[in-house]
Amino acid sequence: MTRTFRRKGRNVQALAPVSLSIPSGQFLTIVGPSGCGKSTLLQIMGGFDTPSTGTVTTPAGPVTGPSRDIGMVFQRATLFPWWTVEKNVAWALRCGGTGRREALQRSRELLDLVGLGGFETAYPNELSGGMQQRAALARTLSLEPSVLLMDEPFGALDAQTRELMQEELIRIRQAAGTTIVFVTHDIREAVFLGDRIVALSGSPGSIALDLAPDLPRPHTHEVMRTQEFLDAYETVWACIRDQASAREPGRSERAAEQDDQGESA
Ligand SMILES: Nc1ncnc2c1ncn2[C@@H]1O[C@H](COP(=O)(O)OP(=O)(O)OP(=O)(O)O)[C@@H](O)[C@H]1O
Repeated sequence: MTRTFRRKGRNVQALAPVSLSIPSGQFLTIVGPSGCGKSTLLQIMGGFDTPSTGTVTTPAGPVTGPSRDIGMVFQRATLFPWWTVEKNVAWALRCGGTGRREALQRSRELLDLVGLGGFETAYPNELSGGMQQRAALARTLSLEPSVLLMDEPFGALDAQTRELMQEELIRIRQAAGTTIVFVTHDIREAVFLGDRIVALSGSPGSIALDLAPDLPRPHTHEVMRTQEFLDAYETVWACIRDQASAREPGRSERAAEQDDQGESA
């Protein structure tokens, strides 16, 4: 697929041809510099935007708009402030046609799953950012999507909460078997979470690296100390660093100057 936007009378190509096949149950992370098209790609996968050319297809058929089979979690939790956490989650279920009593029951089970047992009747403003994000995740999971799209969902969290959420997400994913596509700026996060890591190069975005490292299990933060993790991190980092230096303004002129100096030395 490709995506070109019209901006101030000009065409701006956000995505060059990008082709991805994601096996069911895979945890795919997408990493890349700011503006390389990560969110655009995710929005198209979720049916919130339309590709200029190409299609997105799931086993259920082509994606033509948002559907409850594809869940989306954004950087900041979007909960209704006037409802308790359990009502926020139950609301999604009620919209899907579940009865009131069953929706509340299921809502409580899901809040338990994301570690919010005991906070069911709290209001969003009584929860920390991490807890609100967990509640938003529970709400999305309540629809039992087979695909979960996450756009920097932990970007606004402090480092410690972020690590806890990462481990929690892995646990939830193992329990539910959901296919996850997770966008992040953070290479460590991408390598830690992903069965597979795709690095996008920028302007227009295209796939610069597609890596499936074989990291030791169980999947806890201990893995970050292993040589396999460090090797995968270095591979992704080198790819992104190369792109950044290739895009640096004036680099080619400076590189040429340095080459000239090198030749004359
Ligand atoms: N609705 C739009 N109209 C015009 N241009 C857009 C629109 N949405 C995105 N773009 C452009 O497409 C390119 C990719 O944007 P996108 O938000 O997908 O990047 P990103 O990799 O998610 O960036 P970041 O990491 O900063 O969130 C950018 O040049 C952006 O300005």
